[in-house]
Amino acid sequence: MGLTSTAINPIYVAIDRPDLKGALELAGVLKGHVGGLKLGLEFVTANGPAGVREMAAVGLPVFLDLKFHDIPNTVHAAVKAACELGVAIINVHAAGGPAMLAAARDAAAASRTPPKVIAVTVLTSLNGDDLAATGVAASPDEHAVRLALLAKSNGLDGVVCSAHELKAIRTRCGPDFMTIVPGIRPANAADSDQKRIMTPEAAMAAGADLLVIGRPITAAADPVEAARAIGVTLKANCS
Ligand SMILES: O=c1ccn([C@@H]2O[C@H](COP(=O)(O)O)[C@@H](O)[C@H]2O)c(=O)[nH]1
Repeated sequence: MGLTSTAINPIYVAIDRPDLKGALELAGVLKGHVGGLKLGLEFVTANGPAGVREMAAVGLPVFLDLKFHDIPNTVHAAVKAACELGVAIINVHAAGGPAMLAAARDAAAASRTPPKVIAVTVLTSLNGDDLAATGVAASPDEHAVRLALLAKSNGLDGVVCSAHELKAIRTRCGPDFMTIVPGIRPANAADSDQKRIMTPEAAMAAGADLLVIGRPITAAADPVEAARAIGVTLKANCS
């Protein structure tokens, strides 16, 4: 399924759990309150390609967040396989470099129904000190913009970034470059392991195309009510 429902609702709920039955039930009850499903390492490692296909059959667009980061030949083959799963969006790490990004782009372009290919810039769980610990002297903002430009120049469709870099990335990469934003925390929600966070309404006002929201919805006592409340706040602030 393509991305059409995101025009109505930008929320992609991160279904980070290993049990397929529970994931399907959660996706089913959230269907009217979110624009898409985001499946990542935890779900896919436990349930494999068959699990992804079952989740896609729920009828919402799926963002397959596996963040491929390997040599170009391996990433080309992984993207080719991912494109057979009926997902709308896949991603790779921009830090994999130009040849790896081009390999991902080419593999997707050759598929029957190409998904959007998105590059992860700087994980939202990292701050400047964490980046420095990996040998990157630039700030998260500078580094994310640099990686976004690398992704754009290699033909990718957009980036995953924190809301704090949205304006700079929009300015440098243009209005059609897709931005997908995790690290979303409604007021009073726990940061948990996220370090570059923003509220849903502030992230949309800063120019996000899609919001990835996990625990603030899935760990809530009433996930449907949590998703509904975020949607109401977005409508009130962003229309
Ligand atoms: O930089 C990134 C890239 C991906 N993620 C993923 O988004 C969700 C966020 O979940 P929360 O529970 O809302 O924190 C999670 O699946 C991550 O793998 C990210 O957080 N940051």
